[in-house]
Amino acid sequence: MVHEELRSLVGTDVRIAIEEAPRIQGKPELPSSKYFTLRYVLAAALAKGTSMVYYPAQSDDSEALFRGCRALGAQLDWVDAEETILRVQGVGYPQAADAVTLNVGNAGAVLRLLLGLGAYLPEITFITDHPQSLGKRPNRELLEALSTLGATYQAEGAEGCLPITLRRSALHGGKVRISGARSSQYISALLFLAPLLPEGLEIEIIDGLKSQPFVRSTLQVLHEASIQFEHSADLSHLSVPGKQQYQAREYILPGDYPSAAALISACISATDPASELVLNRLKPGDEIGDALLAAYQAMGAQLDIASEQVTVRGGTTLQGVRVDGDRIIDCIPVLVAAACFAQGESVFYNIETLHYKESDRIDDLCAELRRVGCDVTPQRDAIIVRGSPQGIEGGVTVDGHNDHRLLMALAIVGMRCHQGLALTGCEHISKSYPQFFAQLKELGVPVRLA
Ligand SMILES: O=C(O)C1=C[C@@H](OP(=O)(O)O)[C@@H](O)[C@H](O)C1
Ligand SMILES: C=C(OP(=O)(O)O)C(=O)O
Repeated sequence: MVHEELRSLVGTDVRIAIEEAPRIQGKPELPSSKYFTLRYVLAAALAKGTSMVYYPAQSDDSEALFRGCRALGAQLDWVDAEETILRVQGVGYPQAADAVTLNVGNAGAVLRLLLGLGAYLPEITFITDHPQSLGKRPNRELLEALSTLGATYQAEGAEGCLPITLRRSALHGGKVRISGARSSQYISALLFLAPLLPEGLEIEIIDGLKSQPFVRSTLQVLHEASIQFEHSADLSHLSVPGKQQYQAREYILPGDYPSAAALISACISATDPASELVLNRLKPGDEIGDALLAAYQAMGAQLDIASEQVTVRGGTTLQGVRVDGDRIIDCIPVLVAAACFAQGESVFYNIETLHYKESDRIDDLCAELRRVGCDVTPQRDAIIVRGSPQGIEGGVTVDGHNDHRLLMALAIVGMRCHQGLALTGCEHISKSYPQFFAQLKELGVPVRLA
């Protein structure tokens, strides 16, 4: 059954009520990978010639990237009415006759990737219609790196916040040093720009590199687009020769692991042993995917992993875990949600970068979870959870803080609240997983607009 009223949550302050749900069952269709949709479509937009992208993710972040690719001069159109195949006529090199303005929505990765490439345009101004979220996120280190390469910029405040205007001025390649401590997206942005610069780029990363799998995903996509590069084993030095051309090709999107994580956490938190979800299109050998499934197995989750299919069963008591969260940074909120119902203590550490996401995913998430009655302690770079396998009382209203991942985590907690839970700001789910609440309902969770 399709639950239309939950499928497209438009407006401001959309409220949803969730009731206690002992069982969740079904074979939901997963969204396509956000990380690879952004990278494949961008590589296609930069190639000279026509690329086909099969099953790109349909979300606000994808729309923001499509707008950005058009601003760089690419043409994008859907081949089919269902919008599953995207034809991309690439530009070779970003080009625009006049100054352009681009609304990047709430998409951090889109903003950072296009800040790099935008430096190639004569003038571009980045704006957001999410000033409370993306508008507060820092871009300073990337802007400083671009200015050492000859770009000039104007940004809001000392941390380089939106709106940002970039001018190409005397852009050149060469050597650049950048901190990797706050976001890997800065490094991915330089990597996408590097092959287009006549001199190429030698990137030195200082202060350690967080979220490394994302830089490896960027390198994988550059390789698929026939870009040459070299790097040290620890990714602290990367070298990309200049005057290279992205090659047009076909790209096929796999399923999205962070979205799968939300469904896995929901299923393993359900108390009825008949709870079962079958998830497809989960590519094995994915660094984030493998680390994520290992974290669930360490909690005692019942998972059958067979090629691209993962079958999850609920109804067992989970165990507290210690998880290094850096490699699976976007999945931490829903892992924390599941840990709220595990036996004993869980510690999610090495997650300091969660402070710089759509919300402060350490302090804001813990504040909302405490309001519901969960026993969680926020630290500078960790979250400590003491689980309640018997569930919690709930019966309160909590807010998603403009953050899709907080909404998913709070919805899972709602399923274990004896008095249910009301969520506010649910329209923000459309950033990555617009159909999330409709799918929960289809899988048997009592979800309704409130
Ligand atoms: O490169 C990417 O596609 C992303 C990198 C990560 O950000 P950080 O590198 O800032 O941790 C992640 O949180 C984000 O959702 C997507
Ligand atoms: C942090 C996220 O996205 P971004 O940084 O691209 O806004 C996310 O999707 O969880």
